[in-house]
Amino acid sequence: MKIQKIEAIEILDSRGNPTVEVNLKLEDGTTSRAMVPSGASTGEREAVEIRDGDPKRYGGKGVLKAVGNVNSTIAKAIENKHFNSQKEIDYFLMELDGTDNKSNIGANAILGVSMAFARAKATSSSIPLYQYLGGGNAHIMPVPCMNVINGGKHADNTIDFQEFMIAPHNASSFTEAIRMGEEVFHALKVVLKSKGFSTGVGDEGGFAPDLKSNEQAVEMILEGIHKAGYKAGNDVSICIDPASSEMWENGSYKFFKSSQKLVSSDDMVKLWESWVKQYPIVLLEDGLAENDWEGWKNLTEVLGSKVELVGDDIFCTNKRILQEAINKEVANSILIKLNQIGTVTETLETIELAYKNAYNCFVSHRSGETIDTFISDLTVGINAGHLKTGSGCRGERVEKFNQLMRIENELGKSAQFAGLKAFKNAL
Ligand SMILES: C=C(OP(=O)(O)O)C(=O)O
Ligand SMILES: [Mg+2]
Repeated sequence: MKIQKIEAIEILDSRGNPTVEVNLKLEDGTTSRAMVPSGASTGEREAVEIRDGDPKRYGGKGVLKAVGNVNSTIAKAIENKHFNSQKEIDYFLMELDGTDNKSNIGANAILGVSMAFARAKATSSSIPLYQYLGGGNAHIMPVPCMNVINGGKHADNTIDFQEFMIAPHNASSFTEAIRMGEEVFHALKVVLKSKGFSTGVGDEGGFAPDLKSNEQAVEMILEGIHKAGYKAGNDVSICIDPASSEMWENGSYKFFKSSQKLVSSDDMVKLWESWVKQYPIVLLEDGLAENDWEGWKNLTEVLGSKVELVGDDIFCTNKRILQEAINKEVANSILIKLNQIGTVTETLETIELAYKNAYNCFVSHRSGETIDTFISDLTVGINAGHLKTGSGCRGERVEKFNQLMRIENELGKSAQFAGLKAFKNAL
């Protein structure tokens, strides 16, 4: 099957910033579309997202260069060419770029083509995308980790830590888990309002109140869980992503939005140890910064057998970095973001390496999103058991949940909700 036509345009993401959309047509007439997301708290070793840098357009954030690279370099190389598999086209694109970090053509250009090809091939073969990505055994429906309070770089408020998520795991299905999560989200709104806090939302759709402390965010959520009629820990647990690389300053962690206090890596580990003792936390992502590998080793020794420790900025969905972490016994789970590495194939290779070494995979959106639901299919495809894709009040996040409900309906009796066992060491 040849690729007949490929075309990119500049569209908008959920923050109103430009991003790349790719439209692809196969020889048999199958068409597909992919939209590329974009992060704000990015890891230093992520594949390169090319932005124009022209201050007259979107403050330099335009993506016309990346769009142009799809429409010229990539189109010239792949139109009227036959690719047998995802691996074949992705390796071809990587070679065409010729760099380690996709800085030549741009990860935002390459990923759009890679995702659009996957979607077209699935449609053309009359199989769902989750099956194309993961094979016939794809059937585990994930626990939706819903980001209900936003802080850090994702909100203009006083909270240092970036994400406070609820994990409604005591459900019989994904659809039920979403209902529980939404009920808690709505109860939390009432709790915040009753205490005089703002109920405006941040980049990922969670509330963004000016709370007095990071701890208060957890306390508010616990109240919300209770108010919705659920038992914290039994029915709904908590996941945290402080995105602590953003707090890293000269070897310490700075509480940059609240107290301005500086804390050592050892003290951060102590803080997480006390939070895990005090609160029903099942997952901690980026508890320490990407350049604090010594601290990460310490964190893994202290908490690695108690909760899921997910590496985001530190691993960048990169199998070479993940291998380093496996060798050093750092973390026990990896965050999966397609645009951190830039192709579908490399993402799947990283996932394979994680599973081979008993690491969990936690699939993730970016803070700048579109309505593309590729990650919903990826999550089921690889039986990841859990994903994070914001809260249930912004269209671009809700669409991922809706796609998962469609998949659950389509799988029928073979669908199995992951529940608490999705989280490493939770049982
Ligand atoms: C989703 C995240 O944020 P961003 O997309 O801004 O990196 C994250 O840090 O996990
Ligand atoms: Mg993160």
